[in-house]
Amino acid sequence: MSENPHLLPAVSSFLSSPRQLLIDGEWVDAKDGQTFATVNPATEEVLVQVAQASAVDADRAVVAARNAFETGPWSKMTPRDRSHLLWRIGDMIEERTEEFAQLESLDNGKSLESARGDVGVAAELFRYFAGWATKMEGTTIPMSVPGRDFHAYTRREAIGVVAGIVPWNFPLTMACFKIVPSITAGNTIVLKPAEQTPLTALRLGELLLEAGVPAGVVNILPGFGDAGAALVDHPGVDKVAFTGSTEVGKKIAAGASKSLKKVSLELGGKAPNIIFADADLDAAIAGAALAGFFNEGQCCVNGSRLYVQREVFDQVVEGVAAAAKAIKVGDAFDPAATMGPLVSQEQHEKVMGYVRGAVADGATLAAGSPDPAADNGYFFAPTLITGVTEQMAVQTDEIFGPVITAIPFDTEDEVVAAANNTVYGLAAGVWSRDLSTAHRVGSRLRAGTVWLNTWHADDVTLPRGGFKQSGWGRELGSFGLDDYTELKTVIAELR
Ligand SMILES: NC(=O)C1=CN([C@@H]2O[C@H](COP(=O)(O)OP(=O)(O)OC[C@H]3O[C@@H](n4cnc5c(N)ncnc54)[C@H](OP(=O)(O)O)[C@@H]3O)[C@@H](O)[C@H]2O)C=CC1
Ligand SMILES: CCCCCC/C=C/C(=O)O
Repeated sequence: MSENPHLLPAVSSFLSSPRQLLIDGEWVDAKDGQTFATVNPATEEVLVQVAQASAVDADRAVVAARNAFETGPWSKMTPRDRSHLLWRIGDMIEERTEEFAQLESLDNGKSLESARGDVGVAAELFRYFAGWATKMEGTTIPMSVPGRDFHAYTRREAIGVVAGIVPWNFPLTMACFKIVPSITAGNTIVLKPAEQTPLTALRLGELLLEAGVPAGVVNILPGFGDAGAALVDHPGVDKVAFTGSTEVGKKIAAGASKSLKKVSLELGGKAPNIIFADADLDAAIAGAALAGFFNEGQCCVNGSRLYVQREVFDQVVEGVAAAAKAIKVGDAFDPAATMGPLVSQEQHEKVMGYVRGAVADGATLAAGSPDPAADNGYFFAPTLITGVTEQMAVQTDEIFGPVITAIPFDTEDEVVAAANNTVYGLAAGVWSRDLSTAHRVGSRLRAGTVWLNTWHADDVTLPRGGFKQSGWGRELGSFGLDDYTELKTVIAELR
């Protein structure tokens, strides 16, 4: 790897030796000795070799997680002690913000500023759920059986062993989306990070051991889809929590259904972003650029389908195109750069393919280019496309790159129908100064999150998830914790 003078000693040290799997509190090689290279998408250089888990390692990890759940100290730890531990981990992450951010930027390509934001979310997740550890309450429920007396109540209990399978777009944050609610509720977990971005999850594993999380409670298995599939099939796993493509989500649902495992799925999106003519256009233009280009466009809730009322269409297109052209694409360690590369060569080719296809079909690029934005690294310029039809692949498919399509509309009914005309239902947005319009249209949009006069405003307190083929269940907030527990009803007869 070429010299990077900005790297913290802790990051250089982490990258100086091959990384291993975390199983039962120990760092171990894959049973078959396989490794894979994780690559810096800005330079295409290998960062470090990482142990590659197979089905055998998945089995070792599930056995460890099962033992930790059945016999280990985790399920017996008082909620208060668990809460204190979770809070402490949040602090430890925050203290190492720069270290985690550098590792994330190197592995994923995202800007350091963006990566620092992700680390902040990770720390806050531990603190937010630390509060819930002592508040997993049940209810007492009156029973009506003539002549007999009962005391009935409910308890929230852990499900058991969770398999968390996560993608590469928010590697640390997504790892924490699965780990934190799992262990808050008293479960144990085997986490499979995406093969493109295993590093911050592995560094988190070190921190969890240092903080005192008992052996086997959190196991981390870098590897490919086969390791994920082995976890889904494993009889020792009680719940699968997945974030990724709708295509793989369907495979996971099918695999898990063989043994009726609990499943939560946070899948793809193609969010419509609707700007009415009466909107605050400066805010709407800035919001549309953020909606489409945040995280290099590699975000499931990004507003990739822009609908603009016809009388302001040209003005908005001009504004979003100018915002796209003002973004400086470059290495995360270049202080002038505000957008990094795409995560991988595969993703780069996929995104370019969609843009080239749209141009070949007669669409126009108001900003951007169908070609790579640099000779080296997976850079791609933020792109705004007009002259698109609802049938074009660029309009129907989740692209996962900095690509926005813009289409004009005339009436509310027309735009609501177009916005809902998708298999996805993760997010949507409306811009209007008339709050009645904003709320009314928002209520007609079939999506798990609707932003009104904003985009990407978020908090760990808020449930996230999808309608339609965007998923099952909700993450974060109290709803997110429910998905990691079983509800038990207890009925006692009073004699
Ligand atoms: N909703 C979202 O947040 C995301 C959506 N996507 C969408 O998916 C497209 C493809 O990205 P990709 O990385 O391939 O996404 P995937 O859905 O393939 O990957 C997500 C995770 O699932 C794992 N996985 C893959 N196949 C299986 C399987 N059969 N059983 C269990 N786990 C499996 C992956 O492992 P590995 O990749 O390491 O082999 C990874 O850890 C993107 O272009 C984008 O459109 C991608 C990422 C996030
Ligand atoms: C509470 C803030 C969450 C930010 C994480 C963004 C995740 C996006 C995605 O699921 O693609």
